Amino acid sequence: MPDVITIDGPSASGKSSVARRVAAGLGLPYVSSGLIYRGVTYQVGRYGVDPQDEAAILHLLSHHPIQLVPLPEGNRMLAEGQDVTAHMHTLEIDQAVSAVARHPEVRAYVYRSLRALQPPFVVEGRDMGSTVFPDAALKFYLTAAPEVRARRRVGERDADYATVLADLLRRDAADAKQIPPAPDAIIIDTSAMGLEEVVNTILERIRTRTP
Ligand SMILES: Nc1ncnc2c1ncn2[C@@H]1O[C@H](COP(=O)(O)OP(=O)(O)O)[C@@H](O)[C@H]1O
Ligand SMILES: Nc1ccn([C@@H]2O[C@H](COP(=O)(O)OP(=O)(O)O)[C@@H](O)[C@H]2O)c(=O)n1
Repeated sequence: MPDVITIDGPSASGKSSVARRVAAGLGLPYVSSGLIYRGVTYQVGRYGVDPQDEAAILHLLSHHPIQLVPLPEGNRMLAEGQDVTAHMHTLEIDQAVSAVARHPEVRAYVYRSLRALQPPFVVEGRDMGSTVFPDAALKFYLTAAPEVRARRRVGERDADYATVLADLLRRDAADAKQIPPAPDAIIIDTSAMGLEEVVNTILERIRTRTP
């Protein structure tokens, strides 16, 4: 069993849902890197820090820490010990997170958090296979047409389809630097695949891989 399995892809490509199920199928924890960026963004908004001010964001985190808690049923985000997971997946955080996540020192903070976790685990995000865990034995990259992804996401946000599609396209562009797949990633277009089909495809690839 590989130490780290990475599942990357753009917004609403299915990373979290697939990673959670793949990890459960393998009896491993699953880790959401995006939730850490969302947690940072939540604290930035809560304390009124300028999202353009990288030093101020790092100073904030040193005094008002966040912590990702990977659990089989889903990751929890703690801010100063309080569970704030319920506040992570909102249009407001969607609209602010890319500006926070683009700072090199914020990314380094997240990378340190992820690399401190004890393998084995399944980890999902944008650049897990390309940057954070380049030596991961198995890397997957999920894609889907923007319209398909927006249709999936619209049920999860208090916004209409047009708003969700526009924000998804904006975020794809804003995340462009970290979005490209690792050269050795197995790319899966999930546009015409059901969730269970994607999960089974990945589990099959893992189970039949040459040691
Ligand atoms: N292949 C799929 N077919 C149908 N729905 C899917 C598929 N993959 C994910 N979903 C659903 O789309 C929504 C967004 O998926 P999610 O895993 O949150 O994406 P991401 O983590 O990439 O943003 C969720 O409601 C999820 O259940
Ligand atoms: N590995 C990652 C994961 C997320 N992110 C940033 O964090 C944001 C939220 O990531 P997410 O995975 O929670 O978002 P969704 O793909 O679920 O919509 C992304 O839009 C990126 O700006 C990143 O830069 N690198």
